[in-house]
Amino acid sequence: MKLRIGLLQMHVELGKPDVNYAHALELMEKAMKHEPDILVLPETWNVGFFPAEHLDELADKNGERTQEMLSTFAKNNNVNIVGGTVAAKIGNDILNRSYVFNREGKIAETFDKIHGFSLSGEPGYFRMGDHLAHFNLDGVACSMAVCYDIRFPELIRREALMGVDLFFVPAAWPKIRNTHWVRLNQARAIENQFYLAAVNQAGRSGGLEYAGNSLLLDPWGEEICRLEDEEEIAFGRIDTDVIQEVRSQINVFRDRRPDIDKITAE
Ligand SMILES: NC(=O)CCC(=O)C(=O)O
Repeated sequence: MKLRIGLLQMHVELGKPDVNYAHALELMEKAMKHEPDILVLPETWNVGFFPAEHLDELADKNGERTQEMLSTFAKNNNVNIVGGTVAAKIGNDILNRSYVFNREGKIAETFDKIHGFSLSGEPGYFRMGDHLAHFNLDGVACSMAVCYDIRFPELIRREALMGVDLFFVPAAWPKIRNTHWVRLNQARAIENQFYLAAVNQAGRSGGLEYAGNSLLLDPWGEEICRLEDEEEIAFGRIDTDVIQEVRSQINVFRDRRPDIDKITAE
């Protein structure tokens, strides 16, 4: 299967959902001129990462606004959307939540960021997720993690073991740790031998400079495309036959030792 992926590296205004919903729509419309099969947005694109004091009032109630916008766009434009994440208020909790829609505008996955970024106080404001992501877009097995989650290879490996060909990483990753951002994404792609589409915020938001550097990596960890640090859209093509070629050369999924958990130092 060959698919064209659009990485929407967006500048997000902290605490201004009306501006951000309109802007995301504008970028999605612009991207459609390039006939993508999948569009990918960054982390917390509705409110920024994150307006702590006003989060409760700004978070999308039941994720309704986000779902309505993404579902309608997906259906009207016949495109899959990995909707980055939004701050969504579900009951009394705020979640850092991703909604994924297929070409029919039907929900393909709902995934909540698993690891709270304690340096920014995230666990004090968000309820973190407790299930893995596994979904299918145009017949391709997909999974995802959100930003800080990529520092936890044990999470990504568990998802990869479900059988994943294409992995998504929406993020709001600051420029100051850009080296970590690029290398961690490369490592996750190399060790799990899947395509990886990582989409970051760009520009200055709430006093922080975001790294951009959104990337599409192949199962060798090579760059298919990579953006710089400004708001921009990039497109890259994946071909799932390449995954089988890579895994037939170095087959880590066959050669791994699941019994490693039981081996001790004694
Ligand atoms: N939004 C985030 O999770 C930020 C993560 C980050 O900056 C880091 O892991 O470093």
